[in-house]
Amino acid sequence: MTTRVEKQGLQVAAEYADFIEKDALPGTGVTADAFWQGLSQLVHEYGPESRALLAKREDLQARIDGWHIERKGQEHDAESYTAFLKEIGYLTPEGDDFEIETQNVDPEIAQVPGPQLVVPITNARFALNAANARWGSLYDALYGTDAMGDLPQGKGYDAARGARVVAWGRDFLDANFALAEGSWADAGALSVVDGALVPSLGNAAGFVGHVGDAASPSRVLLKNNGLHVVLEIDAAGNIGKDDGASINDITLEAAMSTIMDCEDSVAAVDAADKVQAYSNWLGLMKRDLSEDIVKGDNTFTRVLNEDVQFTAADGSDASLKGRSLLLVRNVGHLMTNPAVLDRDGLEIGEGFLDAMTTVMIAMHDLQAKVGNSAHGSVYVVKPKMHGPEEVAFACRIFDHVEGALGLPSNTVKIGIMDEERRTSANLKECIRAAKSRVAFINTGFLDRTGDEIHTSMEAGAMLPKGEMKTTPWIASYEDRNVDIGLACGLKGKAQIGKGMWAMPDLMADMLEAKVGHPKAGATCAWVPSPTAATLHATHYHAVDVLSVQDGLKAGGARGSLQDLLTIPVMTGENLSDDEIRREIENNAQGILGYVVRWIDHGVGCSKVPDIHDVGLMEDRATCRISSQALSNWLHHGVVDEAQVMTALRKMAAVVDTQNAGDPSYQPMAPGFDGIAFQAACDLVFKGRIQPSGYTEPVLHARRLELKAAEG
Ligand SMILES: CC(C)(COP(=O)(O)OP(=O)(O)OC[C@H]1O[C@@H](n2cnc3c(N)ncnc32)[C@H](O)[C@@H]1OP(=O)(O)O)[C@@H](O)C(=O)NCCC(=O)NCCS
Ligand SMILES: O=C(O)C[C@H](O)C(=O)O
Ligand SMILES: [Mg+2]
Repeated sequence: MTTRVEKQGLQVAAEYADFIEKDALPGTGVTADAFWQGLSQLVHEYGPESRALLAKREDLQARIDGWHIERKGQEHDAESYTAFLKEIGYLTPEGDDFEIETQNVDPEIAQVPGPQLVVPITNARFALNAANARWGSLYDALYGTDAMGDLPQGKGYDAARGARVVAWGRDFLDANFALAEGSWADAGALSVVDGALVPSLGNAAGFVGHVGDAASPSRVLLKNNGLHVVLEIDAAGNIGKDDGASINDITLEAAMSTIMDCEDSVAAVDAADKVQAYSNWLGLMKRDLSEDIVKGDNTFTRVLNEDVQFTAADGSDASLKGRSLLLVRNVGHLMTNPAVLDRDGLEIGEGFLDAMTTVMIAMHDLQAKVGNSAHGSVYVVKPKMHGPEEVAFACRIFDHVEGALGLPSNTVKIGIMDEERRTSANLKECIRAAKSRVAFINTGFLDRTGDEIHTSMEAGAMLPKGEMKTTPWIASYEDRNVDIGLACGLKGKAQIGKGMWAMPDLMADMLEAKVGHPKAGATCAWVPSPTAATLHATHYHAVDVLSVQDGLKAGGARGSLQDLLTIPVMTGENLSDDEIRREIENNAQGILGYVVRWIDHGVGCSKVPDIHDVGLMEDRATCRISSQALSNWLHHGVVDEAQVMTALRKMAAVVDTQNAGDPSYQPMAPGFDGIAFQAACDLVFKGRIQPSGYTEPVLHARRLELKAAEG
């Protein structure tokens, strides 16, 4: 039973109230009364509108379902479909051209293209690591992964592999910091003479500064496309001792920005979970978060990195940020949370709770001299919004939050995740609705794929999951997002971002594929780990995104609305029984492998092997795809319930085997009666009736059930 205290008409879980009053508020200048009053007003004044917006989602979905049901068996008529979407208000009228007006945006967002890391905020160890991932070792990223084509073998240092790493690094330097003469491969000792690097760079402006003695610096700082690279010089180092220029490592400026995620990568279902998330955010904003870590025989305390001090080329003292620019992802408009009840005893919208709490906590940073945002902004990523009126609603929530906390208007910047179909289809108007706040738009293609299936659930059986990547809607979605962003003047003011690399172990594939993001005009793209951030950073050296954007803007709009609205149903594809079985088993394995950790251990982001044994990053968005895919095939009779249940049971046993090494793991087989297995079944067999096909209602309910059972 949750102990509650009354605060301005709200029934607040004592744990959360204590956290707010004792830990979070002191130092912000905001009184407890002002905070609770602000939250209470937000909840009571905006709650009804929030519920009305959610009801509108359901209403539109019901009409779309009805439209398809009425036309079952008929050929799809794209023209009348579009007219219908306009008539029901799913497609909103498009207004005149405009440019966004967002002010005080930090350079990591507005000016310097680079990787964007995402991390579950509830995991302090990872969160600290992510904040510090502004800088990453290129040598470690190459040596320790399959980036060069193969994984390291054996335990000790492999000198031949080390030599390949060094050669890769030299090629990188030649490509981006060419010497005036010769190759980096033949460079001798480095020094700084009269503000210039010796040996000279072809482009002298690439040299930024050094650390240590000019005649034999310990660090040499270079810069290309706005991103820094540090040559770590150590003639006694393991690598440096055998290196012509004594380069012991190459450090890359990597995660320019990081999203501290309170949404799809965490499992936060009650006050205790929310407090854990918020207290990590508080530690990051106060810069005192720390975590004791044991690695083998090694014990150490991880803290936030300091800034990088150096001597600039002109001889002055200079510094660079040691940490990634931190954004916080709030939850969307759908979920409620029992941490706080309103005056009628109803759970309040979790988005309200996140908005008030995360922005208030960020005030610690706004008061710091050298903090997260040098421009006094708070960056909130707002996911899963449906169309312009929901974006406008989010902006009004932040208007209220700023008023309640005494912050200047538009302190809060928002990242609009373009990850629901109604937002993609009305993107220009969504951006207009946030034109003084928008700091990014970004294609969250994972949720977006789930919504694609759900929205057109009644249109027919969808293509297998893997084939979605090559459909017209997704191509149009990606192109339009960039083109509309550029047309609305985001260049130089806000990010245009692209989606997650969801295969954290496949770094060679990532190096090959993800250069496509900067080439497509994206100023950032999501990576799942610091190592991936370091490797992805090389792409922003290879591609000058800002010039690419100029070219794209001059070329005009590409993807059409018509293509965007093309429904990815199977037409005449004849899948064999074996193909169908593999598809359902693959989806079942992903769902179960993810859900069992979510429900039993409260882990919101996991690496789960697929049926080809490739470890995939699974979060609620990838789970939404798999559950909607299975629900859709069930609904259209591609598979029947018995087949899916057989697959779920078979895969539950596989997942049990995969987790056999974890002593805290509770197997799902052979009973198949645990809460986690039931949650997976709900996601599949009740997936069609979940709001927008989201996974969170089922996951939250089942996790709360498990917590209650455990007492
Ligand atoms: C995908 C994921 C679960 C794989 O986790 P994993 O298998 O435990 O990771 P690995 O064992 O390969 O690596 C663990 C190490 O990498 C670090 N790491 C991995 N992902 C990280 C991240 N996103 N941020 C910071 N550090 C991370 C950990 O801190 C750990 O290092 P440490 O021992 O020094 O602390 C993990 O990378 C993750 O949670 N990523 C977040 C992705 C995300 O937020 N997605 C949701 C939005 S799309
Ligand atoms: O959370 C994620 O998985 C990434 C993003 O929000 C998406 O939906 O693609
Ligand atoms: Mg998403």
